[in-house]
Order: sequence, then structure tokens, then C-alpha cells
Amino acid sequence: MVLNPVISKLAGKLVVLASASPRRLEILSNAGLRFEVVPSWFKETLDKGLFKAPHEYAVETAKQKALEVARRMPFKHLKTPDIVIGADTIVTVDGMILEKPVDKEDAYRMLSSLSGKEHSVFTGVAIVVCHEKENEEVDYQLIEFYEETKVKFADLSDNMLWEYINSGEPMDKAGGYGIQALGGMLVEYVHGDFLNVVGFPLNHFCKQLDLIYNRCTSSADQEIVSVRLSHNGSHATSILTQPPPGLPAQSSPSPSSKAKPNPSSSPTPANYTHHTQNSSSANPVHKVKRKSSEGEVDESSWMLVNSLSKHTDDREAEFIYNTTLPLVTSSGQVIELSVTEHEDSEPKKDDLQRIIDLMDGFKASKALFTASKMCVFDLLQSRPGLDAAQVAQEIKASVKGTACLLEACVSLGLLTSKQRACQKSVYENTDLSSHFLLSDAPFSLRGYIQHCNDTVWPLFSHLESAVREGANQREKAFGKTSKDMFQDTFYNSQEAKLRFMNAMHSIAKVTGRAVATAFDLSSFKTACDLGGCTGAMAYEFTKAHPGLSVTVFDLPAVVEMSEHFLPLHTDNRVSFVAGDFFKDELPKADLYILARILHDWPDEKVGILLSKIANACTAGCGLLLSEIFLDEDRRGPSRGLLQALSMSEGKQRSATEYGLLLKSHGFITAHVRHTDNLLDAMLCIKV
Ligand SMILES: C[S@@+](CC[C@H](N)C(=O)[O-])C[C@H]1O[C@@H](n2cnc3c(N)ncnc32)[C@H](O)[C@@H]1O
Repeated sequence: MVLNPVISKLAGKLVVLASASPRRLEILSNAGLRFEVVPSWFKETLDKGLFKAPHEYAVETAKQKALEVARRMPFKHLKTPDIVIGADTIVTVDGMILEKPVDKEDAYRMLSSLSGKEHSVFTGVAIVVCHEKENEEVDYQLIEFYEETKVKFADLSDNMLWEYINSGEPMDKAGGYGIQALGGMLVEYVHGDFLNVVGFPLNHFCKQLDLIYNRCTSSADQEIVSVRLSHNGSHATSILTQPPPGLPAQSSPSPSSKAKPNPSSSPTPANYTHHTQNSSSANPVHKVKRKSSEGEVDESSWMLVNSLSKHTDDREAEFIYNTTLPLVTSSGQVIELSVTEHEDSEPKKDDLQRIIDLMDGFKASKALFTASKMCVFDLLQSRPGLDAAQVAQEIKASVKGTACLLEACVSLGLLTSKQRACQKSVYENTDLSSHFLLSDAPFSLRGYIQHCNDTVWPLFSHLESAVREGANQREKAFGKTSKDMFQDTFYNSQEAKLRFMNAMHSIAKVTGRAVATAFDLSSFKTACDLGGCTGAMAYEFTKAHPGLSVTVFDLPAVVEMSEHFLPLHTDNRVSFVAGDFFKDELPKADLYILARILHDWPDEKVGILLSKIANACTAGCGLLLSEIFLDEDRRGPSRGLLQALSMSEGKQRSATEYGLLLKSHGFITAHVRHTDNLLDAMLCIKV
């Protein structure tokens, strides 16, 4: 009997259901589970077209719902739940996903498409297990799965359909029917879990809980370690309760950890590889096994918590190590994890390539910077098909050097080359260069590339000193002492200022739309973009929100140059005000935007700025923060962590760290979005 031991393990834990569905509530309370209901604020607007299979959409929605509540509760409810359960039910028929009907006509369309046919009901479920750490940070461990049930509807006449629709029952139900009530009369048969159709796959859920709480060591014993899973150059992060026998933990064990070093085995480092294949099993599982010099370790050693199949690009996955558990979960792949130890094996080809790529990274960057600075991409856009000698003549460079640069750019995917009959290669831009490297492309990153070359590169060439001294290297890099990064480095000459503004402009144009559309801002009428620079971000906000006017507030040196960056069609809903946001009065607005501002400053300065914003705000005002949010365990993204290496007074922070800073000034985090663009975003509300 699975159920009771599971339920009793949850006694005394704060279990939260991130759903307002009365049916889910009933199913779980009938099972004896004690929980709180905190409906998720996550808007179910994921683009269905982005998912390969319908269940992936349901699982992702469930995950986002649960994570939103798990992240909100410590701030809004001032308590951290032990587990948060999110679920999303969808109906699919003929390749279409049906959710809740918006009106009666929609219900009719849905129900008539189901009439006389078999359809699938998928419920995606996400269980977020929260581990609160001493420093108030919370680690989230995610278990996700789905259940599919097949349902066949009888042939339904229009009369029957309308009678059912007029009963009002379809309106809040996925697919427009409720099998547990009147809708049961429409159903000819059900194959699979009936409760899954009602809205929650109780049996599958209990099996998952059983695996977490009954068959694995207590969550308090879990040791979070990071392992790199190498598979075609990909990586994964794993959560282990303790390391496999013979394998040392990669972070120091907690006092309660049962991990013991195995003296007979070789020490670090270890390589992990995983292999994936599709499982034909109706109840898909992830199998994981370890190979080492001591032979294969029982498959029962590992429990996979998160589906690798979801992360086809960077294949992030989480594992819990456990000595007794067979295998777990979730969506359709069999994964085999092999562990080998360095002393016994040759380095893998992938690993070698990865190290070489890292070693050569700076050469690739510099080749890109140089080709961009010498206008190679602009030239080949206006005159495609030039050979090296012709390019050399145009860019006033040696033929030999130009040929090397062009060939390097081809190898980096920035140019293509074709051999002419005379054996000469001719060059053209690739789509990548045409999108991002031309001076006049809408998403041109040329300004930012120039900033990287002229400002970031010199700073990085003094990285060792920066690391030794823990101080910025602007004096070494630029030969001048500087107290204020903006006034003394970026704005100390007209040329430097324009270069910096160009860099900000190009990044804001590329990232602006994703930030501006990350949240529903329809309740705000006036916004102030603090440190809004050229106004590029502000224009994206006014484009995305027709009812919004934005005041760009920046230093006088910047505002006086803003007209150089006006878009072709000027927008009179964007205006500029000059001032210093640490000293001057801030323009009044309903919404304050801080895009790529706070990372430049230490907590103390951030405190000054936030208290000025808080004073300017009344309850209900918004603060939209956009930055690179570090992962909560500070293991990524490397873009943010690498940027921190050349930063001076400022620092990179996680969403939780930003949330806490904002909370101390009366702002409650309402939503966090990890956009698939360069910047993440957080919307906070003043209470
Ligand atoms: C890293 S840039 C970000 C620009 C813009 N928000 C974006 O996302 O593209 C920082 C901006 O803050 C402005 N800034 C720095 N110190 C300031 C101050 N004390 N008062 C007003 N603006 C300031 C800079 O001039 C610059 O435009």
C-alpha cells in the first residue's frame, strides 16, 4: 500500500497546492493530504507551438505554476513551503490542445471536435521540494511527470451538446467537460487513470512521493553537488544525496550527510556520460547506472528527478543519489549514466574539444571584434563575393592578414566562402552576421562588440591582477584613476561616451522587446526608465504597451546626446529628463524600470537608489527590474559570472537576492521571468 506511508511522511510539512481547481483540491483532500491552497499567478500563456509534444506543454505549465508559488511564498507569505504541487490538465484531439473554453461558442467548438472520437487527457504535474538554507536562500528540487488517459466520446447531437453547454458545466474545465458530473454522460469509455481526467493523477503522484519520501534518505541529508554530464558537448547539473561509492562529493558534505569517502577508490575527478534513447514503456522511466573500474553499480543507486528530455539544448538534469532506490521518473527517455574515473581512461574527445574551445575562446572573440571594427561585414553586405585581395584593398590591410581573418571568420560561421575557377576564394556574410553584425541591422550588436573590444578586453587583460587585488583594473587598463565608473571611464570624452551609449543602445534593442513584453503592464500608465540611456528600451515599452508613456531619466551627459539615437519614427510618449538618480528628485511614475542598473552598484548604493524609488512610489506602484539573474546556486549562467570578473563596485545577483533587496524597501516580487533573451526580468509591487 503506497498511499498511507506517503501521506504520513508529509504530516508536519507545509504542503501547498498551487491551483485553485476545486477538483484537484477534492482529490487530494480525499486522499488525506493536509495542504494549503495558494493559487499560482503564473499566466498560462506559454506558446504551444514551442513544444514538441502536448504533454511537454502541460508539464511546463505545471512547473511554472509551482515555481511561481514556491518563489513567491517566502516573500509574500513570509514562509517557505516544504513542497509545492502544480498541475495542468489539457485535452488533445487531432493535434490540437484544448484548454478551458472562453465562451459557449468555444465550448461548442471543443465538444463537437470531441464527438464520436477518442481523445487524450494529459495532466502535467510538478512537485517542487524546497530546501531552506541558513542564509535564507532556498534550493528548489523539481520532480515533474505527466499522465495520459484516453477517453472516447459517444456521437453527440447538437441538441445534446447545447443542453450540456447551457448547464454551465463546461466553462471552467479543460476540453469543455467534467467527467465526474454531467459530462460523464458523454463518455463511452476511459482507458487509464480516471482521476487524471478529473484533473489530478493521484496514483502517479503518490508513487512519486513514495520515491521521494519513503525510499530515499531524508531530504535534509541531500547533498547538492554539481556533476558535468558530457553528451555531445552538453552538461547537466545533478542533485545527489550522497556521492556514489568511490566517488567523492564535489561540494563539502553537510554534517548530516551520510557520504563517506571510500578509501579504496581513486579520488576526483570523475567523468559522467549519459546516453539517451526513447522508451517505449507506457510508464516511462529514467534508468541510470554507474560504470567504474569496480564494475557496474546497481541501477538502484540513482534516482533521476528531472527529465533530461526536456533540455535538448543544454540538457540540464537533476539527479538524487540514493542507495536503495531503483529508478525514477518521468517523460519518455531511458538514460544511462556511466561514471568513469580519470586515472583509468583516456580523456574523451568531447572533453578535449571543450577545453580547446575554452582555450581558444579569446581568439574567436578577438577575430570577431577585429572583423567588425574593420567593417568586413558591412563591406561584404554591399559587395558580396569579394576575394581576400579585394577585401584587403577596401579595408586598407595586408592581403595575407586579411585572408587569415576571412578564413577564421568562415570557420566561426560568420562568413561563407566559395572557390572560384581561378582557385580564389570569395566571401559572403552568413545569416548570423547579417542579423547581428551589420551597422544598420535592426538587431545590430556592433556597438556592443566595439565596447567589448575597446573597454572590456583591456580590463580582462588585467584579470589576474583583478583577482589578486579584488579591485577594478580601470587605472591599469586606461591609465586613469577613476572614482565614478560612468563619469570617469565611459563619459570622459565625447568619443568614449558615444561608444558606451552605442553599446547600451545595441543591447537594449536586442533585449528590449523580451523585457517589455515579459509582464502584463496594462494597469500602468506612466513609467520612468531610470538610467534609460538612449531610450532604446523605453521605445520598446511604448511599442508593446500603447497606453504607456515613458520618461527616460539619465545623467545630463547622456541626455544631451539622446537625439543621436532617436528612432526613425519618433514617439512622443517617450521623453527625457536629466539628473542623478542618487541625488536628484525622481520623475513621478506608476512604474519604475531598472534595466541593467543594479548590477553596477554595491548593496549600499542599491539601497540608496531603492529607497529613493520607494519614496517616489505609492502602494500599488510597480518596479520592473531587468538583469541577468544568477542561478540560485550561483553556478550559472556563465555570461553573468564572466561579466562579474570585469565589474568594479557592483556584483551579479540571483533573483532571490534581488527580491530580498527590493523587499527591504517595501517591494514584493510578483513575477520572475527567465526570458530566453539575454536579460531576465522581475516585476515587483510596492505594498
Ligand atoms: C549599464 S547602463 C544601462 C542602460 C539601459 N538601462 C539599458 O538597459 O540599456 C547604465 C545606465 O545608467 C546610467 N547612470 C549611471 N549612473 C547614473 C546616475 N547616477 N543617475 C542617472 N543615471 C545613471 C548610465 O548613464 C547608463 O545609461
